[in-house]
Amino acid sequence: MRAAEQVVFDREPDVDLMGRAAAEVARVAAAVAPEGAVLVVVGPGNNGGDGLFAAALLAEHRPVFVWLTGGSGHAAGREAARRAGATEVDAVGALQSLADSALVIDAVLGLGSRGGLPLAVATFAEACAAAAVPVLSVDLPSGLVADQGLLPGASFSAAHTVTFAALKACHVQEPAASRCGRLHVADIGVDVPAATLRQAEESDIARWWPTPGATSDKYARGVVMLDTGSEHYPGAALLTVAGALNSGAGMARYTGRVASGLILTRFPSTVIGEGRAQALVLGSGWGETDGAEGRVANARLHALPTVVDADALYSLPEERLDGWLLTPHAGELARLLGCTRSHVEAHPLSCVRELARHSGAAVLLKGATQFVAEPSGRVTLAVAGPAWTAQAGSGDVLAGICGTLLAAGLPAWQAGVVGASVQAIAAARNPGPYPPDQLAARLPETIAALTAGAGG
Ligand SMILES: NC(=O)C1=CN([C@@H]2O[C@H](COP(=O)(O)OP(=O)(O)OC[C@H]3O[C@@H](n4cnc5c(N)ncnc54)[C@H](O)[C@@H]3O)[C@@H](O)[C@H]2O)[C@@H](O)CC1
Ligand SMILES: [K+]
Repeated sequence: MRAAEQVVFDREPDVDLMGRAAAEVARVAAAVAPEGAVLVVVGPGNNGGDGLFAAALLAEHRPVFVWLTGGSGHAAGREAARRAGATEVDAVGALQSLADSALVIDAVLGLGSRGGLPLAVATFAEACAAAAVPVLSVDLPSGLVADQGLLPGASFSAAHTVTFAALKACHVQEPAASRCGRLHVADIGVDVPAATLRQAEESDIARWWPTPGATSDKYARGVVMLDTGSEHYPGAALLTVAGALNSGAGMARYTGRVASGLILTRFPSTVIGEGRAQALVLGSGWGETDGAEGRVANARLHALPTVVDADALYSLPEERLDGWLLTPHAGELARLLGCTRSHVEAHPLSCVRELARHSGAAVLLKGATQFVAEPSGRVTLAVAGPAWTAQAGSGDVLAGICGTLLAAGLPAWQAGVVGASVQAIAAARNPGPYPPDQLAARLPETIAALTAGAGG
């Protein structure tokens, strides 16, 4: 963000980015709390400056109180707020006026935050939560650190967060993300580089879903060929086929080592054995079977977009895997990168980017927050869902869904985002502890409802 802002300042030295940021904050404040007093809590830096200029705009129309938590704040902002009629209060005054406030604007710390809050501010943040007064945070809930998902100490819990130009890691990575409330990404004329972070929304998934056209046949829909499951994990084969068929594969071919009778009893439309296909799924439920390398190399010969899951991830060919989708969870990603699981959990963005850049494949990192990185560095977050899907077998279903989407022609990153999102959406629409096969059975109705309004 700082580099992107510098580009704007170099091009246009007099640009008033703070004025634009403050105007966006004031606009959202007016939308979420149209009347009543506003209490603006101000820190020592430019985040406080945004808050003070927003206070000045709001004070034209309604009572505004300003608490300078460090005793001072952005000088020009302070002058503007004063002139517009805002009233300065101290820590005691801030706590007293809380009960009569319709909204608190948290402009204590932003990009410059080292994490945590000074004691008086931490106490105030708790009081906001106890009094159930909604908090609108400027850029990020103060106390968080912009490029981290961890909670370094006390922080505000926002109902709304207005951030600028692009999402930051703290907005999307748990547990920090849950402190941000509803996110508003304001355009203040700062262009962020392409290697950025985006959050997919339900409407994107509906739009990107490969709904069959009037003339589509099973080959146009996409044939997915699955080498999944093993003697030890026969269920994984069934779950991947369930994912593939319930998300609309034109045909599922099964080439793995699980008895065909078992597959056909559950999924009679499955075709057993190799044949024409548009995408492959490998690895789910292989366990530590011998011959993984050979099977992955064999898949490579098909020259098809491939989903690589679970144990197949450890037998990746050395060459660039353009068009492939790797689907590790944190533990698998850690093993692939030679680091610890806790390192991946603390730095998911850089880790998922590293594997994508290094392999040439798109990488879907599964977990509470699901990230899809492209080799370019761009990361797209899947739509979030309830934690009910954190269950053995969900990943197998997901691999099957992603195989169907690759076979339908979606690029690997998009197949990862759409697959992970549709599973989350299905779980959100069917709350409760559904086992993964039963949730897979709910995919058709979820997809039908999702795409109904999307114009086919
Ligand atoms: N750079 C720009 O051009 C723009 C910046 N904007 C705003 O400016 C913010 C960044 O401003 P700053 O760089 O001044 O940084 P901040 O306003 O986040 O705060 C920096 C100050 O807080 C202190 N601090 C950090 N962590 C602390 C802690 N835990 N406890 C107590 N004090 C702590 C630092 O020592 C420093 O004095 C952005 O978040 C955004 O709100 C916007 O106005 C848009 C344009
Ligand atoms: K803030």
